[in-house]
Amino acid sequence: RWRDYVSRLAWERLGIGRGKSGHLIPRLEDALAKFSRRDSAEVVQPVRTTVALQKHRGFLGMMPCYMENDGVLCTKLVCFYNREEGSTLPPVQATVVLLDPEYGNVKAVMEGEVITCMRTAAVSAISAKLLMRPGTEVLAILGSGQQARSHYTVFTEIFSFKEVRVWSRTREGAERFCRSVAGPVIVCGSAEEAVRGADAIVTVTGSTEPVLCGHWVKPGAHVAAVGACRPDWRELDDALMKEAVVYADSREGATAESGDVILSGVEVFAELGDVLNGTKAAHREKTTVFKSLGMGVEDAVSAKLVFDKWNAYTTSQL
Ligand SMILES: NC(=O)C1=CN([C@@H]2O[C@H](COP(=O)(O)OP(=O)(O)OC[C@H]3O[C@@H](n4cnc5c(N)ncnc54)[C@H](O)[C@@H]3O)[C@@H](O)[C@H]2O)C=CC1
Ligand SMILES: O=C([O-])C1=[NH+]CCC1
Repeated sequence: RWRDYVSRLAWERLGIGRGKSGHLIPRLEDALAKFSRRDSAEVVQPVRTTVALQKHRGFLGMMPCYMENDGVLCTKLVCFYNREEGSTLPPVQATVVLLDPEYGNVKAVMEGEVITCMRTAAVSAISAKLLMRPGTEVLAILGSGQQARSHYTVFTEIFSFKEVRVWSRTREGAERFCRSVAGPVIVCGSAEEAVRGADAIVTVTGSTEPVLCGHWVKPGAHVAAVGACRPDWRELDDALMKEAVVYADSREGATAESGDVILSGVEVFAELGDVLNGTKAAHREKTTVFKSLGMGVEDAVSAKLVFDKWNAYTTSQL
């Protein structure tokens, strides 16, 4: 529990993740841009190695990253599961290890679930900043777990939606979600009802089959697709993948790990970092999909931020 306490204290009391005033989004924008320049002095980050935990319907992902110019060496160990409905076991457990790149010693071991939730939501928000049409009013969230909550928090801090809708497999799940967030949400009885007419859609489910169909999606909407991080798992159907301009965090990651990309046979048009670097266009006028897989560099800059804030906080208390 102390790890959890330290991590939440850092995030909440130090204002790390707080939308407009927080430091997280600018750090992640900088990291995504550096990653897409493929300069090994800026970022070295292989595609995540995964080990199947077949007996437990899960995977261990190992996510190292080295940022030479910034002096950051980090790795995350993340276990994620395709749990049975009703399971009370955690869906994702993560630990982030920050090392000294010169000596190789461990500087900090951090609870990684809050980092994973907040950095993933912040990167989805960056995709929406870049790709969502201006004047968007309706956000739909499919899924009601911990990523749904972090996405609700970050998206409602950064954007001004008139309406936020949620759909979950069970009504209880959606109602629990409503009680856990600080703001209004409309519970929808089906995924279709939630997304019809929505300007922005976030898919944060543990599904391995499509939950979002292209013909429900308003032309020009932006979709941040966060689940389905295995080559045979889906959240989006072929119609949507073929209709949309597809962006990813990492082209190699999407090509190796995303069932939505691999099984639909579509090309990734650009990485978010390419758009941030100005080397690829942001097609706001079209339907866009951001396929998020999660990257070690996102964990590395988030962990460095937590570490620096925590050091400054504890020093100020002496
Ligand atoms: N792209 C990224 O960087 C990251 C992606 N993820 C992925 O995001 C997804 C959500 O993660 P969490 O919120 O932590 O999990 P969670 O277990 O807290 O929430 C999952 C939600 O999906 C729903 N769900 C599960 N199976 C479903 C199905 N067959 N159809 C419809 N809904 C279904 C559950 O009812 C729940 O509302 C997972 O797939 C996870 O692996 C997680 C962390 C980072
Ligand atoms: O980036 C990440 O931490 C994860 N992506 C899929 C499950 C966990």
